[in-house]
Amino acid sequence: MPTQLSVNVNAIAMLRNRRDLPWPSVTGLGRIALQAGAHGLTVHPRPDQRHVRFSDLPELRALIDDEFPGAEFNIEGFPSRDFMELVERTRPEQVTLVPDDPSQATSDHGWDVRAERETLRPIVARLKEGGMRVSLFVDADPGQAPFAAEVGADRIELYTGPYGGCHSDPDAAARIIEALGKTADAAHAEGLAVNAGHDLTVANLPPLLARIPALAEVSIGHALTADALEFGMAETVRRFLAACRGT
Ligand SMILES: CC(=O)[C@@H](O)[C@H](O)COP(=O)(O)O
Ligand SMILES: NCC(=O)COP(=O)(O)O
Repeated sequence: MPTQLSVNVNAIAMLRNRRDLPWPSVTGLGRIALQAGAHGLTVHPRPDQRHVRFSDLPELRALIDDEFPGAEFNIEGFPSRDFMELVERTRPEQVTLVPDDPSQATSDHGWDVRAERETLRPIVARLKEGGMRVSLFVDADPGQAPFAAEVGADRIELYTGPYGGCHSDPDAAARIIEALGKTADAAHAEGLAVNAGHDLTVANLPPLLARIPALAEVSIGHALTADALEFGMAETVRRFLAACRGT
């Protein structure tokens, strides 16, 4: 199974929110991405709705249900009461739990699953009872894998921000790839599937996939949106899909 691409539309929503106008259209660009072969769409609705708005979620859910029934919706966020109610209304195929504080500029770390396991366990159970796959956002740390399995998660998502930040330091990038790879190996040994995301690009995907060929899904937004401004969304998705295949 090739690594699947989930297009994160946060940055498109951020651009839309600059004016009180309906363009660029989050659902319109999401449709183009899915038509071009993306496996799904990802959003991270933050409490301040700085980009994706809660009102975007039913429209994206309807887009997938009505026009792309085989595609997946992945909603990321901190499991606050409001977030849990939002995902239970939306019923995405996957929920990715992220330990973000509302004040954070972006996601910049994963869970300490061991320390948070008693908090996470009932949350994971509640989401799975609702028919949603659960992924936990974690740093490059093999020790997180047994605890992710213990709390009942289906997957982990490797936080690849530090890797993305090493775009001009190949030695550091190689070290981080190995740390991410060891974490993926530990997760696979626990029967977990492995996703990855944050600051992934067409250029840095192939080396990561060479180390982690069984990566189930990458969710990509920032760099993909930047490329879409240059190449258009359809061509950009095709470029990222080729990078996912190592071609
Ligand atoms: C969890 C993660 O790394 C990203 O998916 C997240 O969506 C980034 O959030 P912003 O788009 O708000 O920076
Ligand atoms: N989970 C990562 C994601 O959805 C998008 O992250 P980025 O590509 O915007 O950094």
